[in-house]
Amino acid sequence: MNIEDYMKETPVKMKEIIQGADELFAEVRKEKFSRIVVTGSGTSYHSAAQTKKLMQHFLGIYVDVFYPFQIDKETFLDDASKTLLIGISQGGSSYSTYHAMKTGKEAGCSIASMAGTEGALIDEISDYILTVRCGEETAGAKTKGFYCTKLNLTLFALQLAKSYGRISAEDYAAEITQLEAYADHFLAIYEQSLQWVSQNRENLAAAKDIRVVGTKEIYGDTLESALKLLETMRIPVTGYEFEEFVHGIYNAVNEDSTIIILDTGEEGRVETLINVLSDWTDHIYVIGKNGRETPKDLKADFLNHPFYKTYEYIIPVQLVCAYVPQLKGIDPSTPKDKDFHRKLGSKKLDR
Ligand SMILES: N[C@@H]1[C@@H](O)[C@H](O)[C@@H](COP(=O)(O)O)O[C@@H]1O
Repeated sequence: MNIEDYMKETPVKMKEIIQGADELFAEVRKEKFSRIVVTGSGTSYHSAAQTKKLMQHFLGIYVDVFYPFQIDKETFLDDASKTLLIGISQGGSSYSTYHAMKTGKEAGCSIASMAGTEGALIDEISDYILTVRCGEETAGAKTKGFYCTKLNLTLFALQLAKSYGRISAEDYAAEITQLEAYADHFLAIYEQSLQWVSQNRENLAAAKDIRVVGTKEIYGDTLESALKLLETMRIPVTGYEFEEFVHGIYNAVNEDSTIIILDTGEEGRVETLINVLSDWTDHIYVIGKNGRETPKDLKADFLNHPFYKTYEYIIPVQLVCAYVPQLKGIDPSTPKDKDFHRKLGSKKLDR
């Protein structure tokens, strides 16, 4: 299956994951934690970075998100017995995540795993196995798993918040209704995005380097957009929060630069930024509700929920990854080197 096939499966998987939440989190929600630490690499890290604020909001406790390399004994200076460390690895076999989880265990944390498959390496050291039931995703560049992992973290937070008495059963049901609305709306944004991609395919395929600029509420999605574009287009791509982009990055913009702005409507200076950057490059694309009257901009019917907009703004970017690399002779669903993780010893592989 290709990237687009997995994307189309996403809303159905989201609904299934929502339905399974009561059972999946039955044990972990009985425990009272005072701190949550989440770790993972690549897309798994971005899922956590994107969901951190939501988790902290509903749980009312500190939620820290670290890359595995950032976790050591000093991450747990205080008594860690009420800390839950959640390790995320969609393939379930990243040694970096596994070792960070081990460090947490030795420091006295409770450990939970969120892998995309049952019986994963990271499940071996976990007190709570919170599998992300997104189903198989063999494409190297993951899309479905990104949405489903964010959803799993969201449901984890909502389930614990309900159990801690921070939200009522009605509040929980209201959040679920919103999440389901996003699953229902997914394919509509998908179709609008597809049209935008086909209008811009050739120009995007000619991009030499790309900067993705997003606002703070979708910073995880901004980083993920950059990673996904880089993995599939195989050119230099970086992602920045709007303010951070303004602080220096613009210096490197020239006639070869492609800029993709994710405009959620939260930042008032998007138009000014476009005007200023237009002096240096013609390749500016805006994804949002209020784009310009140009085929370069995608004006889609985004729902713009404060937390759940994370299920919509990245859809067009992932579709660029699904449909543009072919014009450069790249199959985006197949990694450049299928043997890379074996060579680097970074994942536990079956063979
Ligand atoms: N190219 C992939 C990334 O897309 C992925 O996000 C990361 C983590 O993988 P996992 O979530 O299975 O630990 O590993 C890779 O190398």
